[in-house]
Amino acid sequence: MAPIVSVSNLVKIYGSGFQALKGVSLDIEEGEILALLGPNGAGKTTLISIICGIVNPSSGTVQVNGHDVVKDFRATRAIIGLVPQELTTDQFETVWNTVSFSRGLHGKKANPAHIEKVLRDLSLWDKKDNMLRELSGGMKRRVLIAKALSHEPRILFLDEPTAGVDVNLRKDMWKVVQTLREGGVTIILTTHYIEEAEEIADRVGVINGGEILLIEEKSALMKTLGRKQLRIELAEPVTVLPSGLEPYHLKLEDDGGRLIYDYDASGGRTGITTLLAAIAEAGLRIKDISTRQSTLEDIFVELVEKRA
Ligand SMILES: Nc1ncnc2c1ncn2[C@@H]1O[C@H](COP(=O)(O)OP(=O)(O)OP(=O)(O)O)[C@@H](O)[C@H]1O
Repeated sequence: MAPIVSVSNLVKIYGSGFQALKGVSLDIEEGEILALLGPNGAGKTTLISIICGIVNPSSGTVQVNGHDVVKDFRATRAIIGLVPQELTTDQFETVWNTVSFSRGLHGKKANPAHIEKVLRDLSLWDKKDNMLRELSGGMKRRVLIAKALSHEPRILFLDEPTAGVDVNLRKDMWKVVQTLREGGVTIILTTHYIEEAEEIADRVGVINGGEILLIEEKSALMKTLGRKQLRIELAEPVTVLPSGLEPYHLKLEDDGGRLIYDYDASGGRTGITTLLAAIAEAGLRIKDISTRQSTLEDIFVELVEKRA
């Protein structure tokens, strides 16, 4: 199946001469949830803005559903919903009008039943006649989402959707995302919250300094880069490791009170049994043992720091 979004060799140099994207290529499959992770200034918003046709690329191409985003702007924009970081619409307009108008802007016929459903799903129904300026920050974020969904997009971009929002909104948002996904909508979100990506994404892309460092199925990523750690607390601290423990490449922590052993949990042989025997042989007494699974956050930090 052809990808619904195909980005090829995208370069963006802003007027200031700053190169925000340095040749980004990526394909997005219909129906997937892709999380783009990256530190501030990585180029995430620039990438999304180009795909949505808001910013022009310096070179490279983007196809959405087989159409070029620059040449066929109307066709591509019609099937995209974008939830930007900030609200820029008229503060004196009502919620209902803002969301309905947004549908019209995308060339769709009025459909009050759909607008009502979107507002109800986002707990905005009782605010439909309020002006935007009367809403709290969280409610305004809900309006942004409602606007993006007003024209029933096939692809939804969420730019930092949960930055600074409360738990209720976050929950509502993920409920909406799950429902959309069940309806076949492709979802791309940028986030700083790695746990979020870990929870809901099918694929994770890491972007830094205008380059995609990695893009992979989340489960494969966790498997290939995910490591487990055995943490062994000793009854009495040691200053140097006994020579019998050298083959295990242990790290000493906590002033010699803790041994750290990194191992691959996906392999059949972890080496734990022989390590424990070697520790006993060396005459060390164990006080406690625990394991720790590396998280997507560890993987992310390692990747970004390696390139820094
Ligand atoms: N209009 C512009 N003119 C010049 N430089 C810009 C412009 N817009 C963005 N940049 C720069 O391009 C880089 C990438 O910005 P972008 O907003 O795409 O990053 P981001 O990954 O979305 O970051 P954040 O997580 O902070 O939103 C930044 O260094 C930013 O300062």
